[in-house]
Amino acid sequence: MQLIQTDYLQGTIVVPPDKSIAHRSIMFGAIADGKTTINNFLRAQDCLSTLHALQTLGVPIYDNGRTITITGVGFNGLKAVNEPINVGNSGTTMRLLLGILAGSSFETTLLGDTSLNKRPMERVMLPLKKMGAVLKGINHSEFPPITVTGQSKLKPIEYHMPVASAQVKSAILFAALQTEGETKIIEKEISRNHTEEMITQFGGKIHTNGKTITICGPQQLKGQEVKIPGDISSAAFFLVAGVIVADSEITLKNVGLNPTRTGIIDVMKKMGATIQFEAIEQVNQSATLIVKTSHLKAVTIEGALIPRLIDELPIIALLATQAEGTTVIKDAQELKVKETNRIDATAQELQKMGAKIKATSDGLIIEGKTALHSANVASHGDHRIGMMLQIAALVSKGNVELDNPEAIAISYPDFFQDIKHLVKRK
Ligand SMILES: O=C(O)C1=C[C@@H](OP(=O)(O)O)[C@@H](O)[C@H](O)C1
Ligand SMILES: C=C(OP(=O)(O)O)C(=O)O
Repeated sequence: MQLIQTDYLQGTIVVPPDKSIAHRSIMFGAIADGKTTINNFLRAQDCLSTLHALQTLGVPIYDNGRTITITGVGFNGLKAVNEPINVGNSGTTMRLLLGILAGSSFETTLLGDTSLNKRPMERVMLPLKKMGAVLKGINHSEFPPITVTGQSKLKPIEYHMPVASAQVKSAILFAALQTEGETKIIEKEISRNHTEEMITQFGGKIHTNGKTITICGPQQLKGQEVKIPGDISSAAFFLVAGVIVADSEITLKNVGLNPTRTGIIDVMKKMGATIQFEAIEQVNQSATLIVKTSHLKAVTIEGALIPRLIDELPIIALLATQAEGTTVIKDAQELKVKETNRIDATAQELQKMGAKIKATSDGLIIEGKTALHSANVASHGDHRIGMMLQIAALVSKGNVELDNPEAIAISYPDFFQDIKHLVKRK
């Protein structure tokens, strides 16, 4: 597909709903008691995988498009299925579901597409096994398909997480809700806290003190009305486009601003980007953001900041190609086990367009500012790589052809429509 080009960008878009919160809304609605209504559900492939998986497990979920109604069945109301459940490309679905199913009274097999079937599951299998569940990789010890045999008497654990991962933390929390006694999780770095926030929202009790999270089980949660804010990880593509495309100004409505997710804003401000905040909503943790073309300088991105912008690193790498100086991204080895190896894919594809970017063992080194040029590039079947390359095409001279743009529907089905709405000719 030939990617869209522009003279400048101008206009307003409403950011699509948050993917992490959309997954969790379905899961919490399913395991709570009573009715849950989800407003502003994300109709992207990954979240539909979660919806279908829980329907398959016997949860009555009424799909009215952007509004979803769930009649919660509690952890005990999930039903055994004979066939393996295919959760497609979604790591979040697989890892969190393993935590939910750890306390079930039956056996379930979860599998994914070719990308997910190569992603490591040992990180969730290990703590869930410590809690008493039985988990086995069918073809390989740590890759899907994975069979989980639930254990109705799970044991509480104290667990020092070897990786900073909200998915691992959330899997343990779902299991801990079904366990008799106190579970303590010590995070390597603070990661997104949507699961903790939703346990409270659904009437549960959980305590966080820095990197330490304490939860006592068993707990029965209560169905709620959920309103999903926009996804800062989707907004990121437009935040960057607005500052790197000349003569541009973009307004992004309903950007979720949970502090465990706003690393990209901290980085962009440090680089010198002009970002204005309006219509700040405290309850929904969201705001309208206005970005304008800006002169940028290089930064170093490392340590505790990494989990706060993990999914934004490919688009931040593009941003760095347009900043003066050398940007260094470190401590980001987790990028190697996403939908594709995002360190290699980002370096490889941006090099094709003329960027001075080098992959390292735990990140990227980018020299700016560089003019980008025409190329044939590939998404590697990874939605975030595909979207980053479309934004790169907006600042490149000449045509850019993208292989496998379909991957973008994993998180942002209306992405190209939103781009078209903003592009302007002089
Ligand atoms: O919990 C979540 O919703 C997510 C956590 C992150 O993964 P890790 O937990 O593997 O860091 C992130 O990359 C993913 O897109 C969504
Ligand atoms: C890594 C991602 O998602 P998941 O782990 O759920 O596949 C992502 O959306 O960038």
